[in-house]
Amino acid sequence: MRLNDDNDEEEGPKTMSQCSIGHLQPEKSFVIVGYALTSKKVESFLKPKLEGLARNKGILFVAIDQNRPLSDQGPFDIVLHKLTGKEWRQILEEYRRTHPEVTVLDPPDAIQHLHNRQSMLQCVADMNLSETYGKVGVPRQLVIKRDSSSIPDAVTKAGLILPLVAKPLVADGSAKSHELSLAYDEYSLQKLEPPLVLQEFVNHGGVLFKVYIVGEAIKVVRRFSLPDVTKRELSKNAGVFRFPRVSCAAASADDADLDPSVAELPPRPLLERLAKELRRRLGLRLFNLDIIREHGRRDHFYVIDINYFPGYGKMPGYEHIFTDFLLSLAQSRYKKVNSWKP
Ligand SMILES: Nc1ncnc2c1ncn2[C@@H]1O[C@H](COP(=O)(O)OP(=O)(O)OP(=O)(O)O)[C@@H](O)[C@H]1O
Ligand SMILES: O=P(O)(O)O[C@H]1[C@H](OP(=O)(O)O)[C@@H](OP(=O)(O)O)[C@@H](O)[C@@H](O)[C@@H]1OP(=O)(O)O
Ligand SMILES: [Mg+2]
Ligand SMILES: [Mg+2]
Repeated sequence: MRLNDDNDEEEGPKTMSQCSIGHLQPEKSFVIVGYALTSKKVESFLKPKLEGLARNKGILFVAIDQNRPLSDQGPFDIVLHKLTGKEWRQILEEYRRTHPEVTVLDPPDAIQHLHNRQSMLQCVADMNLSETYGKVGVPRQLVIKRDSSSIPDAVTKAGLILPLVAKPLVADGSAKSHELSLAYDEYSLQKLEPPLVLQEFVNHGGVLFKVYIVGEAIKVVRRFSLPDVTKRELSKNAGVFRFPRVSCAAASADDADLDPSVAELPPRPLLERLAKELRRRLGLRLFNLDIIREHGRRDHFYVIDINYFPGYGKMPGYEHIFTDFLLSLAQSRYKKVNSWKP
């Protein structure tokens, strides 16, 4: 491993087929990052600019071959991954046990915590973050495990206020896990398919904040979101409206001409507190939060979604932030190893 030489120049990256690990002797001079990602993710994240910048900073990305034992590959300093399935989780857990010198981003069981929309937001609810800069909570929600006919009753008992957003309980990255609906009346709730989470819809002026976290770094962007639902609309409409993947289809709202009270970003100190707490409680370093501000209440925020290893490719300047993060990991690992030496 070679430490950061701060050479930021971007040049065309070499792919692994152009430069074999053996030829470069990377275990001596490079931070080797093994990655196990879907082809979609490789395309959106591992762009030439990132690979080029990384290479100039002494970082080499190497694809993990899922058909070969992980221990036979590398050696890696860091393993980056976002794949699903129990088998893969077990492989990673075993690898973490047998290779404590490798930083696996992030631990599979911590990621698993985000694959359920109830446990996902539990940390935020437990934190009950309320301070000078504002209050952060989660919308009131109810989990329905089975029996759709019981939903109207359960909603009344829980005192949830319509409209409600219905989200599949499982958030495992599958297309189905992103199929959401907006329910305007209690009766129609029976049409929904459990297991799901019913969450109060919070009017927020049609704009949400995506808060990207990469280790200690935080970056916020604005995205268009679902528009507010007025009382009049609520009284006029009935039924369940399915909506496709709004958050990914939604355009950036960073350059839009928005009402300043809607556009104003959440206060930095609040986000720093929140990110720090969540990093600790979730045990994760790579994630993002979808945050909304209750319309008309400047300092009332709600976290509505947390995603592991999100679309960093859409985060401005992610190449620099990510490579700096990888170097900081390698450096702290290097210091630790050397402090053990007599
Ligand atoms: N409680 C809520 N109040 C208001 N709008 C909401 C609420 N929950 C979700 N939304 C809207 O629905 C969108 C999708 O919800 P959510 O982010 O939970 O789904 P997701 O499929 O996990 O999204 P992602 O693609 O970010 O993983 C949000 O981006 C937001 O526009
Ligand atoms: O790649 P994309 O840009 O679409 O990233 C999206 C990412 O998809 P990918 O991990 O398959 O790439 C999603 O992951 P899954 O929930 O489906 O696991 C989720 O994290 C979204 O929130 C990301 O969008 P963002 O929040 O950053 O806008
Ligand atoms: Mg979301
Ligand atoms: Mg999500």
